Amino acid sequence: MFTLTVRDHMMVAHSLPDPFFGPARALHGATYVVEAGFERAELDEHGVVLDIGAAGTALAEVLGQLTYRNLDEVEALDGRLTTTEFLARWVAERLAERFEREDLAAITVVLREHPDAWASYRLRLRW
Ligand SMILES: Nc1nc2c(c(=O)[nH]1)N=C([C@H](O)[C@H](O)COP(=O)(O)OP(=O)(O)OP(=O)(O)O)CN2
Repeated sequence: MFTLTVRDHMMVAHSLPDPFFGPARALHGATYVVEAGFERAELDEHGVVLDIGAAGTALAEVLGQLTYRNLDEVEALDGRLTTTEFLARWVAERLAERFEREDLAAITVVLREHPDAWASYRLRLRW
């Protein structure tokens, strides 16, 4: 299996309104470093998984839907706890929509909260 990974970041505000999260129940900011790994069993006719530029642009466009926004006010996320784990899956699903015509086996999105904590979601596409 081959993997191409690109990286970007997004700055958001959000709250996690569940007592489980203690002080993070209040509105706070987060800057996530986001890695998207695209997997493919065999390389395409150009000898790549995806064009690096196309992958980076897609990630930037998906993150652009959220960055600088208060996630509590984003209609598409209404009623959801926007945890790092949840956001990793949300980004993976949006990327999968953009590359549905590619023969990708999986997309893994890693969201790094800070250097010592991160979460990821692997979206299986074709196996
Ligand atoms: N598994 C997850 N745990 C937590 C998430 C998350 O997205 N997934 N998010 C947060 C908060 O949003 C924030 O990032 C950290 O808040 P904080 O209160 O500092 O949380 P900590 O658990 O690191 O520290 P405490 O000692 O519990 O306050 C929290 N957890």
